[in-house]
Amino acid sequence: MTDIRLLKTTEKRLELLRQMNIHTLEDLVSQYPYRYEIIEEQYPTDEDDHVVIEGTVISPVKIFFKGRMSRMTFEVEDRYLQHFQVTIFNRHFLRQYLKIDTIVTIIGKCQNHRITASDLKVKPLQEIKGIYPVYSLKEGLTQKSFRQYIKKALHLLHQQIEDFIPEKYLIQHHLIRKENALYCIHFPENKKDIQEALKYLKYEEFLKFQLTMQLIKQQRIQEIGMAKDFDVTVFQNWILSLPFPLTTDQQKAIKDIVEDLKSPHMMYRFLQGDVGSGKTVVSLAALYANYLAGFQGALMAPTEILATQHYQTLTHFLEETPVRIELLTGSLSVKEKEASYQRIAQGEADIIVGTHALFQDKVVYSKLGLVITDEQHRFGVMQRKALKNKGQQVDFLIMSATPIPRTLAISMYGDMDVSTIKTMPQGRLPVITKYIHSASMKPILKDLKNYLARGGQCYVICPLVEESDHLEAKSAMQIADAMQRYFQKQYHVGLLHGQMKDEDKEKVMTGFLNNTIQILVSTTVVEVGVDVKNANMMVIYNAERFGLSQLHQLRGRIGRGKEQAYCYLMSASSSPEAKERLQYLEKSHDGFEISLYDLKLRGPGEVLGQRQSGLPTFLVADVMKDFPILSVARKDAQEMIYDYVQNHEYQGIMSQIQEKLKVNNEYVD
Ligand SMILES: Nc1ncnc2c1ncn2[C@@H]1O[C@H](COP(=O)(O)OP(=O)(O)OP(=O)(O)O)[C@@H](O)[C@H]1O
Repeated sequence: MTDIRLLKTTEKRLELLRQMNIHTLEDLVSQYPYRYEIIEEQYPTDEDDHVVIEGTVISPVKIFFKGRMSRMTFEVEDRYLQHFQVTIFNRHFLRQYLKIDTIVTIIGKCQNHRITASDLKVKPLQEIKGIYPVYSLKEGLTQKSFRQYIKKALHLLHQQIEDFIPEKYLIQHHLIRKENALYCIHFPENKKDIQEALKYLKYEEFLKFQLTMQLIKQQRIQEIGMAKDFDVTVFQNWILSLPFPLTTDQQKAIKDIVEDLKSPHMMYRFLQGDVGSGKTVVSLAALYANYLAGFQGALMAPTEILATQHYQTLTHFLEETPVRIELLTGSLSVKEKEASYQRIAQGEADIIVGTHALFQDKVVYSKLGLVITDEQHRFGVMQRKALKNKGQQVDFLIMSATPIPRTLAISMYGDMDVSTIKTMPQGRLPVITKYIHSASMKPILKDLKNYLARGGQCYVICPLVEESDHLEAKSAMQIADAMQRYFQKQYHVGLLHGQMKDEDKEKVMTGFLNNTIQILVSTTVVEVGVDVKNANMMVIYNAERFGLSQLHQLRGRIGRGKEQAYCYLMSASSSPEAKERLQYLEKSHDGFEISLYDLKLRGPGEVLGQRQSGLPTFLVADVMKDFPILSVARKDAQEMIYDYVQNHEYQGIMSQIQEKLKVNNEYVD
């Protein structure tokens, strides 16, 4: 690594570079432009009024001042003898250079031969023509000086930049060399240079990521876990005692998990399935098998409501077994908590269900063997790690209800095994979804009244207010008030929002579950996992504010039994895109398709909660758009891992990755 002081610039500038996390010349040349400014002759077209025109000044310059601001106008003639009136603001200091017959290049917007220039160069186009990289910089650094630093750095590093990508794959994929790729990304001569550079850099980025993931996976496979042995007959009898036959995918997922538990390797499995596809019962089976093998299991949920619900489900399904289930949440009294800690530490609790409370220092497990987290993107990497570290060689299962295509899942979560539940339990009817162009409930009141009269219950989801729980709660309160006034004493309205105390939330949820509350007005607190079979109508306010996967999740709260369910997506937005997205949900009921559509629209960070989940963010590559490159990199990484014992070149690469892993603990859970 080469120190940036070699740039021989001022300490102030070096400090600015350091603030951008640039400490070495290698860091500097890895700072890629986020866009390019292309200067080439351009005349206005029907679609675009952007122009780059060379012309000769043919009139005297006029300047108008308003305070310190100025407006300068003059006329030019281009090489086709057309005349243009040019206006530019705050460049009066250029006046002295703009004599008649001077050749200038004008960049700006043009309408009816009038150009409002954003830039003006007193040079022929030929001299400034080119592609200019634009970087995201700290204040105090200019694009021009930054480009010069990069040029100098590339010069100083000449012939020292090694190809990370092995020779074999450089040839196979027709990739240019790394040094060349860096030159091309920073100083392209044409668009092809940029393409070639990006091809190299994206592939390199994905290859590093895949190698890292697979190396972690390989290390884990080598790590000796606990081979869990249990009585399969007892387990199978329990499965047969369930009130419904399992779907093929549920059976397959349970089989995967049981095999993992029995193997001497640690389980690290990602279980994904559409909303309502029956993941909970699969996690329950895992916990039961783990119990039969003599270990404690922990099931961690993102909210208290959900933890309580899981606790109830577990208690219900394991009623006939001697399993002791413990609910550990933040709202327990100090005394209750102490008693709970004691039972956990002394092995008097077999399955512990809870929220973040599960991994506090005070909680000591007697023999933890399995950790299951629900909705992985709600938990930070550190939290998951803390829980896993509470036992030795703990098996790990992560459940997600934002399903993504298997191929994408495998490539993204390269270090995990993936089980996917696609089939829905028998007899499920798709939720009839209607987009209603309205800001109020009026158009659906009749449907709602009829439905309630038939004995049903309804969710009303309030507008999403980004980053303001307070406003969100306020709007929920107003809607709940209005609904209660409308229905008087006929039906009971419950209110649920994030600012309420946990015990109050629980009271409302229990009321809804027992049908003492018929209308539940709620913010997205109910988004994940809540299961009330008698509630089969949902109204969502300002539906355009939600992501599609999120709406699908919300809609997944209803239609969980055999009854026909209805979801109304209300939106007063006049944006055609909003309408298109909501209409898409009327047609599509497949969580996989919806997440794919959403991923394309909003990117993986938004949909999968990338930052929180600790997934890497890529510098140049895009998981969705560059998926074909990711697939190729994955295949190559597998091949490299397989071959590296005999291959010196690969050994060097692997030790680089291992080194980095040690330093950053990157991607590790
Ligand atoms: N094979 C099955 N046949 C019939 N009903 C089932 C089956 N599996 C699960 N169920 C029921 O379907 C409902 C939804 O299951 P569950 O809560 O496990 O779904 P989920 O995948 O966890 O959904 P979510 O992502 O919404 O939390 C539950 O009431 C559950 O009892």
